[in-house]
Amino acid sequence: YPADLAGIHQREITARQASESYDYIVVGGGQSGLVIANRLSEDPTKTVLVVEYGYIENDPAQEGSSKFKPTSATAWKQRLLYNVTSVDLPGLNGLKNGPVYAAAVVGGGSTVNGMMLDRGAPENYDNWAKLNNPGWSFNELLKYFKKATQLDLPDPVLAKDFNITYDLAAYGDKNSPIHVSYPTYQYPGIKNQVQGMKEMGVQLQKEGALNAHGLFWFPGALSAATVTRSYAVSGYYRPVASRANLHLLTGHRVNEVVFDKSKRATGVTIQERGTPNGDPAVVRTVKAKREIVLTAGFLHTPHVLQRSGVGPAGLLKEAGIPVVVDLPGVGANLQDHPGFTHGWRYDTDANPNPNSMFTNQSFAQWANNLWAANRTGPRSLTVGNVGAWIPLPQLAEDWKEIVAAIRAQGPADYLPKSYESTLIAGYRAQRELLAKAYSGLGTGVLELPFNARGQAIMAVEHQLSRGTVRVNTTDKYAEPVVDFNTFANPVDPLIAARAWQFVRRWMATPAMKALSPVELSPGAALTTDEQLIAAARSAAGPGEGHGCCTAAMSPRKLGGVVGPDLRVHGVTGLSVGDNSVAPLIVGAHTCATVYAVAEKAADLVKART
Ligand SMILES: Cc1cc2nc3c(=O)[nH]c(=O)nc-3n(C[C@H](O)[C@H](O)[C@H](O)COP(=O)(O)OP(=O)(O)OC[C@H]3O[C@@H](n4cnc5c(N)ncnc54)[C@H](O)[C@@H]3O)c2cc1C
Repeated sequence: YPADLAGIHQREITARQASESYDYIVVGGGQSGLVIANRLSEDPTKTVLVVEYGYIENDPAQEGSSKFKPTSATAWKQRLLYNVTSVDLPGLNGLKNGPVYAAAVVGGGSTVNGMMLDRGAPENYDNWAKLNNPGWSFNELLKYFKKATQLDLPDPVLAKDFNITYDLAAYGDKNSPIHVSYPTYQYPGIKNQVQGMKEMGVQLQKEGALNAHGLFWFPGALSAATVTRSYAVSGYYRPVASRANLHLLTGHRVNEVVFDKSKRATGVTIQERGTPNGDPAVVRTVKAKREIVLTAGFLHTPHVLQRSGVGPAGLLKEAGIPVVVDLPGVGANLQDHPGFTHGWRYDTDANPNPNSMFTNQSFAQWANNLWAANRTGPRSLTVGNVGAWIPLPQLAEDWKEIVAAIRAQGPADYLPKSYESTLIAGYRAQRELLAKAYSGLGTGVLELPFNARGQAIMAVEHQLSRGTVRVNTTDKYAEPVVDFNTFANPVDPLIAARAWQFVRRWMATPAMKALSPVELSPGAALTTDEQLIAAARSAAGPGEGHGCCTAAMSPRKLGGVVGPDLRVHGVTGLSVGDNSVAPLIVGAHTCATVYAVAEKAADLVKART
């Protein structure tokens, strides 16, 4: 292994080396799992075991280290993901095998993701708190965002040239494990794009990490010093890999949480990948003295709970799993960001532009030389650093009618059939908050990041449709059955239609007209709502790897799975600390939020045990 990665294997153990019991067991060594394991093992008297299905990724390209550039790290390699697809999606024109992106590697999503490190708008988290979750408002979470991330300052000349503004009050100090930074280069066409947005009246924020609505710059999860991925492995695991009280068991799956008669979680059953499912000869139990924390991600945290007998009783009975707690919310409330593109060509593009890398040999050579010399220049760019999160009143002239339509819907009208009364009540409460958020300027309902390319990649940020993750009733060890249920609620594709119309208006601003934009897809001929909605149903994907909310933090009577202390309802000794606990998806790529949630989860666990 390359020398810089070798250290992380220090505390990696084999199953035979695993102790009989630990103070804490962390189920899933993904992004949140490594954060929580780091914090819980700060006390050398407490032992921590992390069980992770994936392996440590040794390929330096995943970090963008040595000669590799950041973009080589964001290829979403199938080898590092679970092989799962959604059931057919009628809302997406019957899309078959819609992709379900979930990481299967140490560091989880933070190891494979696109490294956009933006946060949701304050109102997103305030709405979490309003769903009976005291302590989870944005102002209360801010210290955890800061505890996780530090900002490496952008190059002052570039920052001045492009008006890249930031507020250090949004970030922590040098003790915060994750570095976020701006690349050393931006293409000039970005100035037209930003100016065009301003001409549309979109509010420019000084710092998106404190105000993620309107127009703002956002950093990537990269260390400025090394221009390599800054992620849960580099920030939270590698620096503490020598702790004797921390064990990482890779290539093993947690099958079930084991409960005693009082419904206290006492341990987990585990087995090595590739061994016969559930075979007593290969399954062993490891005990937890204090607490088990589930961090298996939005896909598998509910799956492990269901396999363990915590979930919708009807489903568990069908799967032949003895019911420990009837908790209908386990695996319900699935949300993601349906993404879609708007294709444009700029006939009088700024020069240079992203295509210059392919069309202009001397520019490409200059870029390659800069990268080879000191890791600067266009090769240091990732997916982009500026964008607009557009509130509905700016997106759509008929926003009042859209909000009225949301309020007029029966709460169960577009929910999956499996949702029972507590889930419907919970959705009703969520929908009220969403209708209010849709009416104001504090929440962007559309994500529109840009990077000087003609292609606009957008997403519906706060969808109204809800899906499910349910154990396969004929084989509980098979991957769970995922139904994104995307665009089941007709408001969601309408937002996509309004997005295309918005972008057309943006392209017609004086700043953008200078680039002579020509629409390629879905095509200028499509103009009516009917046409655009139909096109949206064909064009959108079910998610962007931002799956969440499947073990939602909410009271039981609102279909919740965990309380504001993140303990699973109805049992003891068991909590959840990953992206599943969000009751509502945030209007942002989810990595930054997961760091904050996991930091807070660790504090909560420590405080009670
Ligand atoms: C392809 C992709 C691209 C993304 N791009 C971005 C981006 O650019 N910006 C951004 O902000 N966010 C992005 N995200 C989202 C973000 O990375 C995730 O939301 C976040 O990492 C999720 O963290 P988590 O801890 O909840 O789950 P994960 O990090 O997924 O961790 C769960 C871990 O549990 C393990 N596990 C599961 N089941 C078991 C079991 N039974 N036993 C043992 N281990 C188990 C898994 O292998 C995994 O490692 C992306 C995600 C993906 C997948």
